[in-house]
Amino acid sequence: MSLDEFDRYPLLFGPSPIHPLDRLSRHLGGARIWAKREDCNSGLAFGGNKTRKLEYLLPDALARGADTLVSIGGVQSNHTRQVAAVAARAGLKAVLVQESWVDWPDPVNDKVGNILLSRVMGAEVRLGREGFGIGIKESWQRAVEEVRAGGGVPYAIPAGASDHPLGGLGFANWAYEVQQQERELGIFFDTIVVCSVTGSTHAGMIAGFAGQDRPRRVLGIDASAKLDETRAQVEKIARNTAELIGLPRDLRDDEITVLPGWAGDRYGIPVQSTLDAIRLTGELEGMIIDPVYEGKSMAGLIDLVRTRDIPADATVLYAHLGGQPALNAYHTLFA
Ligand SMILES: Cc1ncc(COP(=O)(O)O)c(CNC2(C(=O)O)CC2)c1O
Repeated sequence: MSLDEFDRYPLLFGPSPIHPLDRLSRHLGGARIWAKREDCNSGLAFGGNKTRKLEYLLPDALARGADTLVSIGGVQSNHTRQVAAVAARAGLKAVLVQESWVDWPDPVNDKVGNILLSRVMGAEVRLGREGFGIGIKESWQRAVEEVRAGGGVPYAIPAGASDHPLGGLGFANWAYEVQQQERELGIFFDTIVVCSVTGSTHAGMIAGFAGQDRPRRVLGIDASAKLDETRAQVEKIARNTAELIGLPRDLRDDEITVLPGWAGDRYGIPVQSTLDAIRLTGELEGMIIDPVYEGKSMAGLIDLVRTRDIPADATVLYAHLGGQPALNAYHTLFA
């Protein structure tokens, strides 16, 4: 099937905006940097990258007669907040397993930000003690079975909506949206920079861009601090998605790049480069990024531009995937 043949439930305002980051570009003195704003992509609870992915999972859930979306994340998961919003929009229930993925000593951590929003939207939020991992979790499988045992019809959405047959379609579509916006702008982004954790954002981009004429560098910046697991999942989803949308060739290994260096030692714990990137982006562009994901991918972009790993004549598109609500749980960092 081609991408256009898959059912998509519109959850976005339309194409997410692309705009230049001129002050940041001038400050770094190298490549021209632009941003594509998934944090401004939808009216559903501040949107984000998962809303785009759920455009392809929701039709499948509805076709299967589901009445409850069941998903999983950390306490400050942006993903589960977006599942809650999509469930509300579609008239479904949401059961969200929120595990202890981040050892962050903040008494408001499970009271503010994303988990607050999920509660406001009526989701059933189940706090769990299990630690971080991007794989299939037993707590999530148990929640799916409990919904079924209670007479519900669950639709199981894994962490980040990633390890799911349709998980890469949202950002394969994003790649074609970028191509259309390039035509309108009269520009070509030879380099894409994106944060990678559960992997289907980056993987979908790889599969989508691979079907286009002009080659690009799609650089994933690891924020999981479990690089091998994230890279393996990006590769698996990218290859599955490429096959699903009928890419007439295999992906090359050099099309799958997940870079370490800015994740720190533990998922969800910002390091100095994260904080520096958050402050620089805020002070120069008034653009807000978060300490778990985009602060780490922006830190990577900044270093890659400064060291000229991204050449001075490059035109870079930075994928801003959302995440700002979680800042409230990290307020002590900016006191
Ligand atoms: C703001 C933001 N930016 C980047 C990412 C990484 O995306 P992938 O998981 O598709 O690699 C997330 C994910 N978040 C997860 C969550 O539970 O919120 C899936 C981990 C994100 O929320």
